[in-house]
Amino acid sequence: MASPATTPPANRVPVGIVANIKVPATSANLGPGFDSAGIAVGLYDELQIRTTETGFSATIDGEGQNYLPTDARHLIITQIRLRLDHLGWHLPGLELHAINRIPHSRGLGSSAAAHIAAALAVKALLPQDCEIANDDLLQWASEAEGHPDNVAPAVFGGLTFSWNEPDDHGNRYRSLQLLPHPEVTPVVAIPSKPLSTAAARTLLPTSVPHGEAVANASRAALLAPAMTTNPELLLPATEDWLHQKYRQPSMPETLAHIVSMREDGHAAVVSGAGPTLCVFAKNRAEADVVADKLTQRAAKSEQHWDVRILPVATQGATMEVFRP
Ligand SMILES: Nc1ncnc2c1ncn2[C@@H]1O[C@H](COP(=O)(O)OP(=O)(O)O)[C@@H](O)[C@H]1O
Ligand SMILES: N[C@@H](CCOP(=O)(O)O)C(=O)O
Repeated sequence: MASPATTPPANRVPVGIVANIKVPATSANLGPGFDSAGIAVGLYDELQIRTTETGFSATIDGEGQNYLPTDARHLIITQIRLRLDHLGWHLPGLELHAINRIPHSRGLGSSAAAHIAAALAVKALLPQDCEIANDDLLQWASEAEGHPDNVAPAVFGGLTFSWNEPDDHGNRYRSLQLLPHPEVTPVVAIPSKPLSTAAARTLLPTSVPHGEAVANASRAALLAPAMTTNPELLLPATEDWLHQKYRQPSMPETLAHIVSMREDGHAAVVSGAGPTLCVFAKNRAEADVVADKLTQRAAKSEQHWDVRILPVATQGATMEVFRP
């Protein structure tokens, strides 16, 4: 990190910039769309940042308030400083206030939301003529995450399919945004016991049998039509062969609920890397039935499950900036 003494004044972020940022939770994979498909849901982290003369501090309400660092080691502060440094800008100080509603390490994209909050903060702190686009936010946050499937829906809103294309500078992340069918309603069941995404990724095999890859490809191809125009295809469209069964030992209860819900005809999947499960109901009536069934199953569990019907968030992350 460049020191103030060696940084040209023109590249110092001014004191007194304030920005308010709001980022939705996301459910990634949607069954067979591993590391590609994702959807934004109506549950939000909110953040206010203010640039100061000196020092880095965070105050936190909600998720993580008892264990996240409140100094320069806070993930969002770290990411803001790294990106600004990379771009040749010095940030003398920052106060951050976070209202965290997205549960951590449950498979609802909290770390992607934090990386997008950092990327949006960088946009707020740079001069307006830098013209940071949503594609830059997608790129920065996906580089930090290592995969774009949570990042894209949190940036663009709705349903997204993402991929990466190698170019001269490394990997370029791309994404296509689609609007889900208005009746499709996600129902999530969030267990109290967390599972970090990094740990869940260690359970994945380095290769899968060709026949299973073929089966997965045919279902992944169904995801876009099922989610947008033909919700009656949701059950076959959400069958996966790439990740869920490999992660079963780390979340046996989640997989047991999924098997039972799918036997009943509901499109249940692991949300992201789990252990939350998500059912994509064809309409609100099915969502109510699913929520009742999940609540009944949860009552027999040794851990608490938070069952929620969450609307699709058709708009992605937002930011308002006040410059001195
Ligand atoms: N708003 C936040 N502020 C700071 N750190 C966060 C925030 N959200 C997530 N994190 C960090 O990311 C971790 C969760 O990331 P991860 O295991 O990938 O799970 P998730 O599925 O929730 O993204 C948290 O334990 C915390 O270290
Ligand atoms: N494709 C990733 C998605 C991780 O999502 P998260 O919400 O659990 O961070 C994976 O399955 O590892």
